[in-house]
Amino acid sequence: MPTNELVLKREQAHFDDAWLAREATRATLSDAGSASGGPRKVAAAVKNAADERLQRLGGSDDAVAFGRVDVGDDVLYIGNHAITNDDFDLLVVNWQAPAARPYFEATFANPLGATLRRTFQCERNTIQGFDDVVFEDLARRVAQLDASAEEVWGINDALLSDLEAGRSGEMREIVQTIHHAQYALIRSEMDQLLVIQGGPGTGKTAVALHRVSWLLYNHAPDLLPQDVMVVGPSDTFTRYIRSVLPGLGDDNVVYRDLRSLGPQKSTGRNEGTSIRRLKGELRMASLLHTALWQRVRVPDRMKTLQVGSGFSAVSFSREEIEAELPNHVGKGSYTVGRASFRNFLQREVEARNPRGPGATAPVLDAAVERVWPSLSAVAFLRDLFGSRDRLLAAAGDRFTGTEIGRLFRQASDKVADEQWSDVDVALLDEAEELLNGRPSARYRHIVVDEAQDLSPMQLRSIRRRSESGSMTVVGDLAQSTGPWARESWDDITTILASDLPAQLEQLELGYRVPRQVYEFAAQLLPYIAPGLKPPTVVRDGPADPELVEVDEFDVAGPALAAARSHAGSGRFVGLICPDRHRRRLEEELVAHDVKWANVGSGNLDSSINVARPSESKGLEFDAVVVVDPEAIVGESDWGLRHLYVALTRTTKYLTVLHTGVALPLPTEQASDALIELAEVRGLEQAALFDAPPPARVTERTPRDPSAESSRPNARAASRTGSTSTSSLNVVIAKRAAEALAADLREAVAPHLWEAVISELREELGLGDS
Ligand SMILES: Nc1ncnc2c1ncn2[C@@H]1O[C@H](COP(=O)(O)OP(=O)(O)OP(=O)(O)O)[C@@H](O)[C@H]1O
Repeated sequence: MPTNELVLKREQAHFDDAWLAREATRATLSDAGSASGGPRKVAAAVKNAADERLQRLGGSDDAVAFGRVDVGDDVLYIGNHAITNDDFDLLVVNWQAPAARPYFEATFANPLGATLRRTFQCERNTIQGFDDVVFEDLARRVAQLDASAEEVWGINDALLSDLEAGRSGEMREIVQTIHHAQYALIRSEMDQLLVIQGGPGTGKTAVALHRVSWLLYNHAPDLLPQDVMVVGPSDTFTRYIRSVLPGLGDDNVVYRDLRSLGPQKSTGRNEGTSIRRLKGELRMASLLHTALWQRVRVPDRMKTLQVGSGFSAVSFSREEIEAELPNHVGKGSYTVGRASFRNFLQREVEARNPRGPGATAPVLDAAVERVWPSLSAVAFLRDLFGSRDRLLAAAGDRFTGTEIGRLFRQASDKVADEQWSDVDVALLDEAEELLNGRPSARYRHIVVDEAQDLSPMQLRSIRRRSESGSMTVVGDLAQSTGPWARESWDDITTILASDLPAQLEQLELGYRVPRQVYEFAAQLLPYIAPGLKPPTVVRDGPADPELVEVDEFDVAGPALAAARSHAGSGRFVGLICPDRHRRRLEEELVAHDVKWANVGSGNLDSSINVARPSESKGLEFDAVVVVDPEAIVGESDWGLRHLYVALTRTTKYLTVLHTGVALPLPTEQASDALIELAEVRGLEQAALFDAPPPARVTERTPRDPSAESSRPNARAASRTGSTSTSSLNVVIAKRAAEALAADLREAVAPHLWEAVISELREELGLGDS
């Protein structure tokens, strides 16, 4: 048996050979452009090809390999990029190659012929150490019930030490330590809708991005980086993840965030939950469709449509135009129809006045415009939302008067001045398709991250950019918040569905959050996602959560002190603060001249990063300070889920500053109500704002019976839709009353409360009864 030292020496010799071979290739490729000679075009093409190949070599400081797997007599070194020598011997296999499979997939239960898996720790190309998994040895040890994390879960020391490493504002690649369960998802068929559910820190984002790299390698040259789009919830998030793929040698993948997925970006218009919910509903698609085609009409007072003037003018009677329009309506996009109608007019003018000069383009356009106005998506939507009449005419009986009232808004004087909210973007995108057809930029594969929060209209926006429906969609229902918070993936898969198969998979190991922290956070799980299994945490953290009680009127000071203390130890810190304390916290930061990054404005680069709970989704830090959990819970309908998100952002340390209760679990009564709410939310979310029509209640999909049994305080199994709805109304009423009461307490002196309530009744038209 060779000593460790000898093994290391041999391995280093292989690394050195591979390094020389790689650098020789680099030198050849670098010279390729100038050496190729011949016409300039040819030389340029050769140089481009060489540059592309160079990109896939990695840097000269990078270690040539990160692992090795022995299968029978074959010894394979695995690295980010393949390396061959002059004799075409394969010195290193790239991780995406099928040959590398046993390195990732060999487990104790199924070693796939592998006898050894070795993981290297390197400084540049110098091996510092290595960890071995000897599969036969494992079998023996497991038989002796001496199982380690490696045997039980396939978690090796390299992975654990990777998880311990400090974090920054950029996500990193995890190629060396991809877990076999993750690898199976990474390499699964491209032609499917793959939905991956997993708890916080189970590696969903990492898997989705590494899957892109794997697909690009294995489907080249049919699949190019520019054929792949990655959609994230916000600019901050896409910035956070966008270094992973270039790190794997895959540049030019397209990144978009939902606020810009349309012909016009969000300009930050603020809208309440009910309107955001409404604008995300599928009904909006038909409203826009009807409203747009209603713009094609013969104006009420128009008797004839005259094309041109003077002796060459040609007149069309109202009846004639009315009879003609249907020939052009609805047969393609609005713009195509308009062009077809314009052609008709042109032909008719020439036919009816053969000796005339024909209609010039401006003359024709002016005539068409009267009947079939040319529109942009922004102009159309501004006109629609700015007119109650237009809204009513398009809505038919699909929207209530209250809903029309919600959609209506005062239009800006100029189209360019109109302000657009995040949820308007998907409507503008829908309008754009109606106007001009599907976007020409379509993708062969789309990754959607944090998909659990998307509205149906946003999902349609994504779907229309997909060539075939091939997608990887990742998220966590327990972290689903916002107006489209949901309890199941059903509607998402339905809207994204195509002819391709759809598959729902789970990731079950929690890598990010250490055990002590997750055990604390997981107490929320029965209330926020009773049907979901908590992830199995793979490691212990360095410390228990630090729960610190602070004075409710002085939260900002201690919050800053806690963040500074973590930062002082060189940690990348997330300071997650509810709105209630945000202003004070910012004042405190300024007063102490502390450098900090505002996560909400897309920054994530300082050692102290301040985020609202909702903004912290998908991110991670070495240490997290969660400020006032009770306020977090109280500030939104999804407060418990926001708290769960906030508590699970840390890779190591958690400090919770509370004003009495560190983990505000609902009381038994309230938890019953929450469970009730959770059951109907997602299927009948509209009921939160309007009494739903009975038909929608009966449309509910059956609940997962296994989920029912695991609910705390689960009540008698069968509840009819109407019982749920009426209970839900009680819940809604109670929560609304609590929120109003809290506002009242804060804003108005107690002796005025009666008077305010009576004014409120008046305001709502409830009279004195
Ligand atoms: N196999 C692995 N090897 C090393 N690190 C890993 C592995 N899998 C996941 N990680 C790390 O765990 C952390 C969490 O991963 P990721 O952000 O992808 O999780 P997530 O499921 O998307 O989390 P969330 O739901 O909270 O957004 C990241 O730091 C990631 O690099």
